[in-house]
Amino acid sequence: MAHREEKALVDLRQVHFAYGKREILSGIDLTVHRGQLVAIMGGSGCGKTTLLRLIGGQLKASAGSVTVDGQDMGQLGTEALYALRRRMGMLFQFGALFTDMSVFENVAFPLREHTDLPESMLRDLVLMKLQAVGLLGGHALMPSELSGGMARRVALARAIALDPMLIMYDEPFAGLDPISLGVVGQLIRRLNDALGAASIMVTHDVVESLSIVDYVYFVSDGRIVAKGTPDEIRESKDEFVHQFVHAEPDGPVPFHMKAAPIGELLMGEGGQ
Ligand SMILES: Nc1ncnc2c1ncn2[C@@H]1O[C@H](COP(=O)(O)OP(=O)(O)OP(=O)(O)O)[C@@H](O)[C@H]1O
Repeated sequence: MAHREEKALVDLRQVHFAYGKREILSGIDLTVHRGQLVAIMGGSGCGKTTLLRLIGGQLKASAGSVTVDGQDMGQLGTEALYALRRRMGMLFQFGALFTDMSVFENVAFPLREHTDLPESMLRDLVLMKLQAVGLLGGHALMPSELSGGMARRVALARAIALDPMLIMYDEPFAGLDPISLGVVGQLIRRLNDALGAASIMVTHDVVESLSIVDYVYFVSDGRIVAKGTPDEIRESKDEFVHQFVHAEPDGPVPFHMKAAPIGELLMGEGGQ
């Protein structure tokens, strides 16, 4: 593929990160090219959101490098960092809307914050974004009047308001019914392609993701334990991947949290 020859838009090399003394990421290598939609999957608490925050520049790696559009996130001054972050769209977990603002104002918010566009141009841009997510007709509604799926689509429109080069989604499917989930998945793909952007999506939804993404990274114990195209992932014999793809409750990701054998604990409690 031609884009493999290009410089990556996002490039993580041997990234380490710790909250205090607790190491969360222990040498992550991850690459995203322009045009790609990439999923990051892994067990709960394995550091997926932390990875997005490192790429977004909200956190700094303790070792290794995070490069976005050729710029080393660890070396940027505050202004350069803000300038770069303006070119990233983010949809955080549950993508909460401002409840006291209309749909229109929610999407207009980043444009009002970051640009001095005249009102007429701002209006056109907001309406175009709402059209892109199929909610032009809902521009005057308040968030409380929206279904969960519609609210997520408004959050998508808001995330792309500034035409980002990179869009990051943290569990974009959480809490959605199967139909809305499919709609949001297709939108994520279409918006990425229409903007000529790259997108990174943290998700637990293997089935939906494999139908829309170009590449998947699996994270466990702070490392990338598997990666591949959807076809490679579906055919993978890797135990970890198998557990995820087939939604098996136990496997390399254990059902039980580490503990002493229950016999010992019960005996202790019983005081025998
Ligand atoms: N600000 C923080 N301070 C200390 N520890 C944190 C902080 N934020 C997250 N953690 C811990 O770091 C680990 C990784 O968190 P992170 O949110 O990146 O995981 P995740 O893979 O996105 O999880 P989930 O899928 O459950 O959302 C977790 O164990 C979490 O408890």
